Amino acid sequence: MTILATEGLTRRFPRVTALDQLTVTVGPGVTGLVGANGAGKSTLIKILLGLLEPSGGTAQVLGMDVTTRGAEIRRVVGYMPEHDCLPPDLSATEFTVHMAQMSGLTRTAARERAADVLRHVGLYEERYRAMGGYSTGMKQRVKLAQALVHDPRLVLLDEPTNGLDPQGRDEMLALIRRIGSEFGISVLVTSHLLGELERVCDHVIVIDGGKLLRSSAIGEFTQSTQTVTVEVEEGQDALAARLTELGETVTFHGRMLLVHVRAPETFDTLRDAVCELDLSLIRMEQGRQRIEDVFREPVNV
Ligand SMILES: Nc1ncnc2c1ncn2[C@@H]1O[C@H](COP(=O)(O)OP(=O)(O)OP(=O)(O)O)[C@@H](O)[C@H]1O
Repeated sequence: MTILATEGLTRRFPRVTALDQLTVTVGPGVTGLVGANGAGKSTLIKILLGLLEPSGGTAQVLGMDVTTRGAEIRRVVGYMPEHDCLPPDLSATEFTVHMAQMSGLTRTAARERAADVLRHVGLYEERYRAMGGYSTGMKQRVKLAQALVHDPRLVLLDEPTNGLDPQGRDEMLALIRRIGSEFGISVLVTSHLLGELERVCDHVIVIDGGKLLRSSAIGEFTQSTQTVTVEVEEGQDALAARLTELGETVTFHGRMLLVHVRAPETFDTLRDAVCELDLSLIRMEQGRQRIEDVFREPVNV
């Protein structure tokens, strides 16, 4: 099942092309949208909500075209904006009830639903206090609650961990995972902190300068970047040359060599090459590279 799909999606602003021929497909579950500041994440979200017109290409959300069915999309999609947008004089309850009513719920249904959803995001007694006095973590929870209050099929979360301390970030990530797994709502979550999405996403899309860099299931991400880090006291150039001769793929990372594990035999080849060249081995460590390595340009030997 396709949750959302774009084809050659482009958005130009006078000075910059924020999205450049972006073609992606997102299925159910939790999908991370990763990119540095200015990569085009918020622009994509606004287009998906039908709030911003594309300059070219197409986009569909739950089978609906964003340019013609924006209002229908917003009825079944929740949106957590990046920036602080909460009225300081209202309490979380008043605000969430209001948002629920705006989505078409009756006052009674809106009250019940707001109470449920605020409890789910971890706001209890404080939900009756004015939001102006809330911490960033509490504000982020209210923003998440209002995105969920009308029982959407999909939520778009723009930088939900922004401004949170490590504990707050962990709690928010756990909540996002629960939205996907327990409530069965599909999630598209953006972040510029690449590593954190590894923990909660089923699928990750990486964009840079509005262009697609990569789109893969999280498993493929880590598997295909599997490497062994090798550090020797001296002779790394000779070792790299020998391994390349033997058919291995080697890149330099500072003083260390990163050797791609193409097959289990790679470990034997490595051990034999170190012995053959009589090198002192400091470290030989198998590691899964992280998502951020997608952004690193390897230096080929
Ligand atoms: N309304 C606008 N007018 C002009 N340029 C814009 C507008 N909105 C976004 N841009 C530009 O488009 C590019 C992409 O911005 P966007 O906000 O989508 O990036 P982002 O990945 O969400 O980054 P951030 O996390 O910093 O918001 C940036 O260069 C930004 O300056």
